[in-house]
Amino acid sequence: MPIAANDHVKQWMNIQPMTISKHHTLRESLLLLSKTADKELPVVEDGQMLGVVTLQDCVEYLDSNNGTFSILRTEFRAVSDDFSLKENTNGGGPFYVLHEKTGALEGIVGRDEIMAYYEHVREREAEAQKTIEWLKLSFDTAYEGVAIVDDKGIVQLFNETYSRFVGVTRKEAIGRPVEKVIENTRLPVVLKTGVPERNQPHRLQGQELVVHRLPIWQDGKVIGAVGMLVYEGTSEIQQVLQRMELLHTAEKQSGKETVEKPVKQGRVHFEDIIGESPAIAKAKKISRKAAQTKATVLLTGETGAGKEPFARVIHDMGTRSNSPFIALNCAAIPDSLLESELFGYMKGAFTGTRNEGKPGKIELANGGTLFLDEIGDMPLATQAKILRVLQEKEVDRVGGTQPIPVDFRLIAATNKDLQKQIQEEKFRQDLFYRLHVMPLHIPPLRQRKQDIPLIIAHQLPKLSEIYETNEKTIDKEVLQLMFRYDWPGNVRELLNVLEQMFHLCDGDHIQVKDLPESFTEQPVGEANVLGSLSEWQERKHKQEQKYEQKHIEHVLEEVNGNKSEAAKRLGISRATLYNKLSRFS
Ligand SMILES: Nc1ncnc2c1ncn2[C@@H]1O[C@H](COP(=O)(O)OP(=O)(O)OP(=O)(O)O)[C@@H](O)[C@H]1O
Repeated sequence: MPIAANDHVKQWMNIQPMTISKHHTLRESLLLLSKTADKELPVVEDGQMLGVVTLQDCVEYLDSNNGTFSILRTEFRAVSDDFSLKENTNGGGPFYVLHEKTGALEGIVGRDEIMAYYEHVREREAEAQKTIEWLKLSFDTAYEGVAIVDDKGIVQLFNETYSRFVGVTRKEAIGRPVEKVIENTRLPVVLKTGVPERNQPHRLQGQELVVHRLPIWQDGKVIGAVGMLVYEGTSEIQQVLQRMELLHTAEKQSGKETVEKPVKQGRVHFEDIIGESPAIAKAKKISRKAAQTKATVLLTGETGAGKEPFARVIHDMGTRSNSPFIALNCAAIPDSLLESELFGYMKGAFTGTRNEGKPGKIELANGGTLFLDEIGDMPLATQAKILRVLQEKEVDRVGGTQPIPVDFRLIAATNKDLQKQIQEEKFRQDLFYRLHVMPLHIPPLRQRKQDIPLIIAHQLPKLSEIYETNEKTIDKEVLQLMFRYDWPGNVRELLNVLEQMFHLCDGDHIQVKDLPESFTEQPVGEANVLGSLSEWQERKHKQEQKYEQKHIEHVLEEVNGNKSEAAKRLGISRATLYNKLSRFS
């Protein structure tokens, strides 16, 4: 952080300024004036300042035989040594710093000093700006959600994580009462009590979170409060505890330090779905809502985009998570077997090995969730039967006479365009409407490439764990090529490519040579999307500076180099103009 600079003239004044005696001739005074950057010099006698002599007067009366005293001007700008240069908004000068009691001239702040001061201010501002950029980046990169309110509970700062989590943009959140942005918030209570609430459970978007609520005290008053989302789901805490336990057990067994191994949980949690792109954040938000209801969900998206983890999380994080999750891929089963798989069959319905009778997936999903993947591939006749099950809430086993009541939530998924299928009479419109209660589209990876590094960062350690190897790293160039690729197979393809490279690479570092050829053959059309924000900002700043320089040079040309006129036209002070010009040179 920059140290608050001292803006007082005392800090900047020249304590050994050039002065003129009243006995100097005009010619001598002119000679002295020509040696300074200022257009006037103080006339001093016995340390006391009598006035100033200006360059203009000297030139005008040079031919007269009068002495310097004859052109002495007694109006000048005297200030005390605690005068702040910040107040010198028009950049004017020089200032004569006189002793408060004796009136003796202590120093001068002339053009050079003012320029030096402005240069310092500019550096200080640039440094502050840099710090702000860093703070902004850290604020948004922080895994934890952070929301800061003022003493009235109005949101002042709101980071990306929180924004993604509650599905409210930063723009929408800032300036609004916090209770309108974060449901069940207790920040207004903390503002009143001034008592921090740490590690408190908080229900948000139907999910249990762990939050801190911290009052901000200043001069004995609560001037605001910070809300921090510490854990996204209590499962994370359980995982941490389990990891610690594992670590302790392993340490006890081996008697030495060990590397922790993440515990694989059976359930899918929201944090297992990797991605921070707005598209994934939106999909997670809808899923959180879906998890809290029994409504039918229709997942759409290209192959490999990640429909299955969303189906799982809706079940696992929902109210029926202790009941079964039964999945059936409609495309993977021959049409002739699909109905018996779905509806089950009665004893004697078939001959041979299937003679015993068996409940279908629908029956097995009773009380829980039935996930029908690739529903767009379901034959029309089966579609009609499924529709009937959904309407009647009962199922008829093949060969059965007695319908069996069922209560399940249906999650259907498809990578087909169902509207088109309806037009081509391959999908029933009435079934489509039954399914389309909570539509959830998972966008293709090419539309959310910022998730690629996150998925890789998550997957690489997992691969090392599975194959019991050292952790591997990946070259930035590989990522750059990955950003240029279109990923027709989406996350599935990404995971496959990563695994291939994981095995192919020499040593522990994945390089471009390990990528499949299709990546290195990609045309280099797209800009380097990987360039970090700060690099981009630096480039932008340089461009702006270049533009400003050109503009100023152009104006100066127009006014034949007259800087006062140019400053006027540019709407800036002369000092600022000098400052800018010194920066360009
Ligand atoms: N955001 C994600 N985070 C972590 N893993 C993901 C993510 N998205 C997808 N995956 C993983 O990628 C693989 C492919 O995803 P999935 O099987 O869900 O695709 P899909 O959309 O169901 O495709 P299809 O229509 O071909 O069945 C799976 O192993 C899945 O767990």
